[in-house]
Amino acid sequence: MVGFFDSLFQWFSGLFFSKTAEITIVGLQASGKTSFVHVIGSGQWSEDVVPTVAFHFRKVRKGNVTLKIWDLADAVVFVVDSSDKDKFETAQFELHQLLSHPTLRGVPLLVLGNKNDIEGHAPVNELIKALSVHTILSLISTHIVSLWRVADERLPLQCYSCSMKSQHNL
Ligand SMILES: Nc1nc2c(ncn2[C@@H]2O[C@H](COP(=O)(O)OP(=O)(O)OP(=O)(O)O)[C@@H](O)[C@H]2O)c(=O)[nH]1
Ligand SMILES: [Mg+2]
Repeated sequence: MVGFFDSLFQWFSGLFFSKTAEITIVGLQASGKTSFVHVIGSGQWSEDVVPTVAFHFRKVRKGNVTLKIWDLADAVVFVVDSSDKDKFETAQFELHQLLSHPTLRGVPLLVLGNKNDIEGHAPVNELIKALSVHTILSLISTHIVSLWRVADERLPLQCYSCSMKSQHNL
């Protein structure tokens, strides 16, 4: 567990140095987004997690008008249930839809293939193929891609197989 989160931390630090980062966690239902937040926040796995029905956004009141503004994230974490292969096609569609949005240009992406404690899960190479991760780089800005060419540790795109539950490969 320590190794994985150290790596994640180093990856994020490499991108942002000591800045405070706004991270958006996305993924299909029940892929493990809330578990990821819990584990990375407290280091503790808990079975006791209920489906998320709310989300965070910024609300600004201007006179009589209330604006609901989504913060542009510094990075996107896309969580996939790597044991639920039936949902890979939908996950691929949603991921590509998300990244083709102009406001996400230049935003680094971390893909987590969660639940690798479950037998029959897709290993990371299968996941990369199923999600067409290789085509994603073309959706990321030239600036970030050039960073990627210069220094491997600044990859704008990382894909890991992991488990919040067993903390295998962490
Ligand atoms: N076996 C296993 N189960 C996991 C893992 N991570 C999460 N789960 C379980 O998967 C279910 C969904 O986890 P959540 O963290 O609620 O997933 P979510 O993406 O936040 O779900 P929504 O908020 O409904 O979109 C829960 O029953 C978790 O206990 C894992 O690594 N392994
Ligand atoms: Mg949730």
